[in-house]
Amino acid sequence: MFMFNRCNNWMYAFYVDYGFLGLQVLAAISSYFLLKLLWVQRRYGLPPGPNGLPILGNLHCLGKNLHQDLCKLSKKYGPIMYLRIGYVPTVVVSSPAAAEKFLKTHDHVFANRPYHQGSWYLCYHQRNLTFSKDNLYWRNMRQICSSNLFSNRRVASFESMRREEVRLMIESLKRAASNGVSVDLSSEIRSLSANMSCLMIFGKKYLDKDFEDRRFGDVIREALHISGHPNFGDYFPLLRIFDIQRLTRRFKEIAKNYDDLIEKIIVDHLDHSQEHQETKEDFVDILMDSMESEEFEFEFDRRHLKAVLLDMLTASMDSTTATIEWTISELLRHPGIMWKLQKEIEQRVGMDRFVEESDLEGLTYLDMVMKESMRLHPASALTLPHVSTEDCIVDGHHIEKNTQLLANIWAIGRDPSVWPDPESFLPERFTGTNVDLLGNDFKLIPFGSGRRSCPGLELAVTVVRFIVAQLVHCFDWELSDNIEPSDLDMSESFGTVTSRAKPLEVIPTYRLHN
Ligand code: HEM
Repeated sequence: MFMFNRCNNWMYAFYVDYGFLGLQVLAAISSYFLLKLLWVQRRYGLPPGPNGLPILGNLHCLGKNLHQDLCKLSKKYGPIMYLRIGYVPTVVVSSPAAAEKFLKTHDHVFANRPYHQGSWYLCYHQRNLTFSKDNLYWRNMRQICSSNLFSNRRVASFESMRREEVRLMIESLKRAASNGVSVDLSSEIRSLSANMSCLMIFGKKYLDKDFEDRRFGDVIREALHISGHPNFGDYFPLLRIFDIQRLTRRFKEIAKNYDDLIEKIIVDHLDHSQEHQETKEDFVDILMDSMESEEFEFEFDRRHLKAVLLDMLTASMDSTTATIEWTISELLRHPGIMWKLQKEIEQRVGMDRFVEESDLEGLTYLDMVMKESMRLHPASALTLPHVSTEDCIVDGHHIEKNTQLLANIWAIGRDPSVWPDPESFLPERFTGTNVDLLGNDFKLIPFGSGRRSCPGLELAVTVVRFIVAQLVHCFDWELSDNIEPSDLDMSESFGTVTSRAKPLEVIPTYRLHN
């Protein structure tokens, strides 16, 4: 009451001094600030979403497993949801139909990437493919990578390297099997994947003496870890100068270390270029050839080369590791499915030799197992952030320029309106369907879809199918510590790659005749 009277008196005095127009202006200004204060900031036509707090926006609704929290919110606010993460207006899509509208119908508007502090420092001012803006450079570099690095011919050219590396892992597991000891399968798969990626990209193993002495493994591990770390600087631009998480300093240090190492690798390649052509070409050779040989209408120099090489490494290592780990975990939890898959491979390969990549063609049950595993456990639970280049209307909602878009791949794979019994692992659900992994059917998009979809899909699918087939064919598996299959902990650890929160500890038994 007291407030009301004071307020009325104050308004009366203002009316006497400035008249009715002044009162109207005052009312307009106060309403503006009041609306801002209450965060009823939502312009008419924006998608529904939770109200946010001043400054933080909706950060308080989000925990460490962002994909799960966004999925829960989407159950309340719908498959096209608007929220603000710090200062970043964000639209999250969580159903196949919604994803199709943004990643297909309006793909051209959402093909851009936002500023990303990690990529800014580590990847030569976002000169990588992953976080490059939608510009002439990105379009051409994608084309160069697709035709030179990820073509079927190129993927096949690394087959013997993959065979050799997988055999080394099988040998190591076989030794553990003969001693009857438990192994950390997560770590075995991680090393294998790191070695394969490094051999393909740089022509050296992850732990080569050369690399090890020069702390290459550490630099890559740190780059991977820190680039996936949630960074307030990406959501509160004003905080960047204070560097409260001390990330900027780390970014700069890692960038410097990476630059020293990659320069050495490039110089090595230049010194041995003749030798390399006679042996196997790696990604450094291929991209250097492209850089030197062609007259481009866009900038393509050493900074772009070094940024794209780091990109390839970070994009490939953890994503393939996580996918293999999740698949083996699901097979361990479902011994009947494991048995059925072993029988399919046995029928094709027998028990006297290892699986070859050429055997994979026609292993239809393996295909179904992989799809089902990537439906429930997409390595990228959310797409990387896209950003709109102009205002647009999607499904009747007004989306402003510079709005961030995240597609919740994890939620789409568990959407009960398109997947009956979505939480169960049932590879047979794919029998007789033509749902593939290519991003044509928005029910299943572990590699994204549209212009920003994963260019490494063919390579990734080849690698994960080959390794899963080999592990399943060569060994029977048992969980360590007498854990029952149904009790296996399947907790997730969200990041750029969403992997198992706990390593997979298992006891292998070798099952081939020789
Ligand atoms: C199972 C393994 C993999 C999965 C699940 C996966 C998934 C994805 C996803 C979801 C995206 C983001 C799509 C978007 O933002 O809309 C992406 C982007 C990308 N991936 Fe993969 N990926 C895998 C392996 C690889 C491999 C092996 C490479 C290369 C060696 C690679 C290179 C890239 C690159 C360069 C981009 C950025 C593309 C761009 O922005 O233009 N990925 N991937």
